[in-house]
Amino acid sequence: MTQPPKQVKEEKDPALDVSLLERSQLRRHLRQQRGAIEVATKQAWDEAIAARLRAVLLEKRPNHLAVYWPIQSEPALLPCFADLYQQGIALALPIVVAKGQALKFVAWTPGQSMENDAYGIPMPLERETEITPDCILAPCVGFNKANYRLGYGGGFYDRTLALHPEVYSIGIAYELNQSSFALDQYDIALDLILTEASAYSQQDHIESQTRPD
Ligand SMILES: Nc1nc2c(c(=O)[nH]1)N(C=O)[C@@H](CNc1ccc(C(=O)N[C@@H](CCC(=O)O)C(=O)O)cc1)CN2
Ligand SMILES: Nc1ncnc2c1ncn2[C@@H]1O[C@H](COP(=O)(O)OP(=O)(O)OP(=O)(O)O)[C@@H](O)[C@H]1O
Repeated sequence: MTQPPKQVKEEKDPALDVSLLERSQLRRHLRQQRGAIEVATKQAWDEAIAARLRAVLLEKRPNHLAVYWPIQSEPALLPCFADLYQQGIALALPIVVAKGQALKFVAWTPGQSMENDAYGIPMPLERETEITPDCILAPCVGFNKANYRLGYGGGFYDRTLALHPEVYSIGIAYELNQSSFALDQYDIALDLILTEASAYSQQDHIESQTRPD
């Protein structure tokens, strides 16, 4: 007897139901998908994210904005960061202190001399000035409809946000990184997630949950 085809909702590859994957498999899948974006498409998406981010931050005007140096086909926003710096927003980059610890942040001026950390991520050569950011950009491997984030699995951003609950957190992702996954007890929802197509606000989510209709 022939089986009817398995129904897989909103999934491009019918052999793979993302909602059933473990977090580690899901990370691999999402990283692969992100790595397969065509160069010209990625550039256009990065520009769209940059435009959204610029508008949000010039309105919000954080005192110290923690950015990131793009790795592994994360949205590449270095020109946007340089522009924000020109507009008077002080920047910082994350530093991995050790596995199992929160990130620390050091002041960063675009164009400053850099060296690679243990993961091969560029960090400022001069790391004397430690910063406590009031706004943190967190690149996402995945994110879900309630603004929870999936990263590379080190727990670095979750530990950092747990330590600084007052910080305004902005996830940066592509639409194709939206997914569903089981939450970990330490996962912290981000205040805002920006993609090339949308801005997802945690506040909207809370309000829509509490609205009577
Ligand atoms: N651009 C960027 N910078 C960042 C982060 C990030 O997510 N993106 N981080 C966010 O936390 C911290 C670095 N954390 C990272 C943790 C793991 C891997 C990584 O590629 N791990 C390998 C395994 C390496 C190993 O086990 O030794 C992998 O997953 O394949 C990269 C960055 C701080 N800086
Ligand atoms: N505040 C915390 N205290 C203790 N353990 C934590 C904390 N936050 C995360 N962890 C643990 O760290 C591990 C990795 O967490 P998780 O899977 O959320 O990483 P991630 O968000 O994908 O990674 P990253 O933020 O580094 O990109 C998990 O075992 C998680 O329980």
